Amino acid sequence: MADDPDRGMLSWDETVFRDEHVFEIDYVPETFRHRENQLQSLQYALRPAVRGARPLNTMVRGPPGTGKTTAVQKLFGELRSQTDVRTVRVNCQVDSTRYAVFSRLFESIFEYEPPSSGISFKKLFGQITDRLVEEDDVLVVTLDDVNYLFYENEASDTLYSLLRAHEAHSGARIGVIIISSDLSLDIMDELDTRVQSVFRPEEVYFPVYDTDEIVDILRERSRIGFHDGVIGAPELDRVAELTAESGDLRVGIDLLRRAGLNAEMRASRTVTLEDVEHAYDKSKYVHLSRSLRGLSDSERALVEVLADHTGEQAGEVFEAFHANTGLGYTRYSEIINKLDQLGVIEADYANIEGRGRSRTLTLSYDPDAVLDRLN
Ligand SMILES: Nc1ncnc2c1ncn2[C@@H]1O[C@H](COP(=O)(O)OP(=O)(O)OP(=O)(O)O)[C@@H](O)[C@H]1O
Repeated sequence: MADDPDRGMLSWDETVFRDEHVFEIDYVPETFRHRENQLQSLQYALRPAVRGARPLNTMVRGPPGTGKTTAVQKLFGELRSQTDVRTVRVNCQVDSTRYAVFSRLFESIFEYEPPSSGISFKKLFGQITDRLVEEDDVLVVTLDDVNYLFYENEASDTLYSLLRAHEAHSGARIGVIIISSDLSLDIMDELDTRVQSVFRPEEVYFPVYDTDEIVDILRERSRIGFHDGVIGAPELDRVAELTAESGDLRVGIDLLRRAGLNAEMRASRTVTLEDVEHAYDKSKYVHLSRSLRGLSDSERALVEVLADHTGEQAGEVFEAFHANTGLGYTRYSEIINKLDQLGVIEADYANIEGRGRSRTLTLSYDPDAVLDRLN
């Protein structure tokens, strides 16, 4: 069917996409290449669970968008379909306290939510471990984006409870995989000594993909997501090049989708370099969008204030923040630290004449782009 230049749009049943869903965030790819070593290490750690023993605890680290979550999801999928091992993945960006993490485990094991009227943590914990013992089940828990538990000061308590489950309830077998993409966070160092003494995880590192690997992965994604001939080699190379700038594969996947939508907007069935460049104006912010999504109201309020006060000193920013929210300096400092760790802002010490050293707070992104995504 030819493009219809008069209409300026593809008709409803014409599309560049064979399956648009493969460009969405929650899609688990069929083919998962270039992570053989990491998969092997994870498999080694999980293997005892298949034999009914406690698996080795594992710490997975690497920059954003390097396949950490996908690797674990793939192995968990295999365990679920081929063995009796119970697996639960908790997204700590959403469930960022010990209680919330255990509520999620409860929900997964009992297939209904724990009573919302609030039962004590001890009771919640006891019910989970009792059930595991009763059913003779091994449980593997993935704490994905575990860095959020650290930002909320909940990491040590959460891990301690999970790691000591077999002592609190004899016969309970739980293994833990933690995943962090915050490379500036020294996980072992930040844990309480009581946790350090029982937590000796296997370590698995996910480096960024190089450009060839990115091309290879995105070519496969395009093959199943687009109709034949929609995207050519030069366009794909450009997508890979732009993706390699951050190393986050999500940028590339988002770019493919948006470039496809741009082609459709032009009533064309092929993606051009312009479609890609134009898409990048939005796709380069996927990481920002993701960071902002997990923020609480007061954290968002501070980001909003900073959009107007970027580059100013911490004291001045506080005045505006306090005027908007009524919150005090302690909470303010905590939020600054979290936003700094997330890479949303940069907090730098500078020498200010006559006032000694003071912190200046700068948004890491264009303020308009931040406001757009915040609203
Ligand atoms: N080797 C690969 N093959 C195919 N797709 C991949 C591969 N690695 C990553 N992806 C895709 O890239 C996206 C990001 O991957 P994933 O969520 O696993 O990264 P991550 O390292 O867990 O990121 P974060 O630390 O930010 O949570 C996903 O959509 C995933 O499908």
